[in-house]
Amino acid sequence: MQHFEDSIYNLIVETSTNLPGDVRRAVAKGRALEDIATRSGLALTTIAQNIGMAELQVSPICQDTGMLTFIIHTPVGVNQIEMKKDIYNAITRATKDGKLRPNSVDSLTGENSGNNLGEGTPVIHFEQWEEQGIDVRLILKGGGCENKNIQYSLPAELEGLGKAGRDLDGIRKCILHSVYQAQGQGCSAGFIGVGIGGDRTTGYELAKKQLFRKVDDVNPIEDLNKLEDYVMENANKLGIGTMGFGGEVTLLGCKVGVMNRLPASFFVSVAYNCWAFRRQGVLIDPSTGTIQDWLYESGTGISVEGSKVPEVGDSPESKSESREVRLTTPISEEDIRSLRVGDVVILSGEMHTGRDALHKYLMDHDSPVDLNGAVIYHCGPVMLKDEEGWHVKAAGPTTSIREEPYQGDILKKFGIRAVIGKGGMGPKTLQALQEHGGVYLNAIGGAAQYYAECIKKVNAVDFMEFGIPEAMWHLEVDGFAAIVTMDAHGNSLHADVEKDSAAKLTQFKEPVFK
Ligand SMILES: O=C(O)C[C@H](O)C(=O)O
Ligand code: SF4
Repeated sequence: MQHFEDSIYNLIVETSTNLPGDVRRAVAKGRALEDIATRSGLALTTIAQNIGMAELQVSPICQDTGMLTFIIHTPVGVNQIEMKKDIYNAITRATKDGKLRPNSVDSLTGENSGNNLGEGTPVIHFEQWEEQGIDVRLILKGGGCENKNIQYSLPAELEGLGKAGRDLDGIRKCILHSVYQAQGQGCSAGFIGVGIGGDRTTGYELAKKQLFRKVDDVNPIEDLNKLEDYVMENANKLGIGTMGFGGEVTLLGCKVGVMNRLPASFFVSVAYNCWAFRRQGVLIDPSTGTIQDWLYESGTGISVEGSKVPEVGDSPESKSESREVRLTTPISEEDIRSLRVGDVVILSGEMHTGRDALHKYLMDHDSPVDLNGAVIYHCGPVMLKDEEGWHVKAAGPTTSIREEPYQGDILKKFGIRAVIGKGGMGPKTLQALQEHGGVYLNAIGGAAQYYAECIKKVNAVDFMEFGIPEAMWHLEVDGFAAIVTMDAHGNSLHADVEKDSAAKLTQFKEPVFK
């Protein structure tokens, strides 16, 4: 099939850079429900702007272009071995062109393959069918939301909800709990796929396959349709909000599938997808390999940007003390201690990326640069190099909670004053912020183009041996905005939202589906 590789390359680029129409409509609906001037509302506004920028620049919506998972139906007689080779070539090209981040990491050595290929990556499911065309569907599901997938084995006792039995009501409780446990860490507002039954493997596979359904389709199984409607009417009452900032919109879609199970097992598996719900598909002509049709509505022309971006001062939350504070690195302890949860900090100067590999390294080694008064950005960017040097193609935050075991110690050891990430951090870090004088700034997860725009220059890079996402990039920024969600006075918005949503969860304890 002469053009099959090009068709797959085009599918990858479209999936990574142009959020499909049904997802955009869901995000726009969410924005309409959210109080636009709140932190969650501002987050959704940034997300909306980011979606438009990614499409315009044909650059990744989010820097984490995830685990490429293909579901391919082929007529009898099509050469799947050749197709696989073309898919690998297309992925290598898309990675080289900065449409994908190199995301395939050896689980034993930590080495990044650099081209998204390696044992187990990409994931390709082939199925034969009676139709004439080749149906190729692709989802790019990032690591942060994958980390919020969860699998329940019924019967079970669930936090805040009590007993969950092997019935529709028990499944209802699992689903509500799955949204609660994700908080904002998987970049809410999210979409969930649910798989009932199967074994532990096929249950999760069924859950992920639900994400290939269209956002506005109707479940043909009446009980599951009722369940999906119930979840969409109630999950948002948890008040977790976008990014976990607290607010009206936490969930944008719920799709439930069911399969048979063993007598001894009753699994409910949930695949949690972030707002950057990137999946697309194409129908390909087996004689030429060319694209005959796209399977999901294109996002082009469907704006989610809506009304003008309100100033921070507009929001009811900001009517209290929160302010917009401009800071330039290195930052003094005094400036940091003057900040409070809710303040919006606009940063300029140099900041340094650092995530899992670097934090582990800095526990026992020195830093290659002076970090006194510095800002660490939990980010693994998409980078391209040309004769002028390195260029940032996408640079949104990663989930910070993974650094909880290290962050407090590293802050104190190196004199760091601010950590930027998303999803918040735990009590150990909060205590260190108070003792040492630091803040946690929550950037908007997935807003990779929005933040790339604020990065004016790549000054240098250390630890390239960790691979592009994990290296320590020294970046010159200007106008980098993020919200104080943990301050040096023991306040944590994340702890407050978690406590508040836990209390709200208990309202769903009584049976609904008898
Ligand atoms: O790996 C990343 O850059 C982000 C990740 O998808 C996350 O949400 O933490
Ligand atoms: S950073 Fe957020 S938007 Fe990007 S892949 Fe991770 S969870 Fe999704």
